[in-house]
Amino acid sequence: NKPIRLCNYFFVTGGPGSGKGTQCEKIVAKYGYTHLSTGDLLRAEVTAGSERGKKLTAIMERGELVPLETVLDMLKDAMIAQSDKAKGFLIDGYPREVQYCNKSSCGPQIGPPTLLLYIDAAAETMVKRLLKRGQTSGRADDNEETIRNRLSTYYSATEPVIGFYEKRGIVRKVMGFAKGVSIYQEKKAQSPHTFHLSGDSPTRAESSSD
Ligand SMILES: Nc1nc2c(ncn2[C@@H]2O[C@H](COP(=O)(O)OP(=O)(O)OP(=O)(O)O)[C@@H](O)[C@H]2O)c(=O)[nH]1
Ligand SMILES: Nc1ccn([C@@H]2O[C@H](COP(=O)(O)OP(=O)(O)O)[C@@H](O)[C@H]2O)c(=O)n1
Ligand SMILES: [Mg+2]
Repeated sequence: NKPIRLCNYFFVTGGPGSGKGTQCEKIVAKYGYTHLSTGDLLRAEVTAGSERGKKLTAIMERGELVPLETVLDMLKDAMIAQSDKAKGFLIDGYPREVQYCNKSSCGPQIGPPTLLLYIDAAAETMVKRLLKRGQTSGRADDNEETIRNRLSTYYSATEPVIGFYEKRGIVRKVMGFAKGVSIYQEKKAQSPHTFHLSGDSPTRAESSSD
């Protein structure tokens, strides 16, 4: 069993359609970190058509959470496969439940993150984006009913994760606008937990035409 080389890794959280994948792409372009989306890993398993994939399909189409062991297995394999060349990892969409966070570890197999990056967006913005994405994404969960369930799962199960890491001082809010600033630099005039990456517009205050 090859050990995972120690490096920076960041959890990336936010509601469905908040822009986790979009912001991760910007961070990859700027910092060269390796992006692992747990949702994408699960969808790859579904596409592969394995027995495990078939069970996942039903859960994901309901907008519920798949068992933690499944996610961790896939995540661990993906991290090991890339650990030689990765400068750091962006783990997008994990963890989803506060019960798996504790003082020293988050999940039984991977340690606490360097930082938790939190992508904030209003529910109505997320719904609008996902309905639009659903016109072309082919994602079985980009439909109105599942989006509603994903939002409710997010607010009840996942949002408390932010509070957990906030108490430990490692939450950084990512705003998808303004010109790029270093991931570690925070302007004095801004909230100490906010940093900016280049992007198009504020996720909170987007215009209604957006
Ligand atoms: N207008 C606008 N659209 C955005 C922004 N960020 C993301 N989007 C769009 O919103 C949709 C969702 O973005 P993703 O990056 O896939 O969001 P996600 O959080 O990874 O979503 P899930 O995979 O469902 O968790 C996509 O269609 C993006 O193109 C933004 O800053 N502004
Ligand atoms: N760590 C994870 C990631 C995704 N998932 C499942 O995969 C679906 C899609 O995840 P995603 O991160 O791509 O998308 P969002 O639901 O965040 O928009 C979720 O609704 C869950 O069913 C999970 O259970 N656990
Ligand atoms: Mg995504």
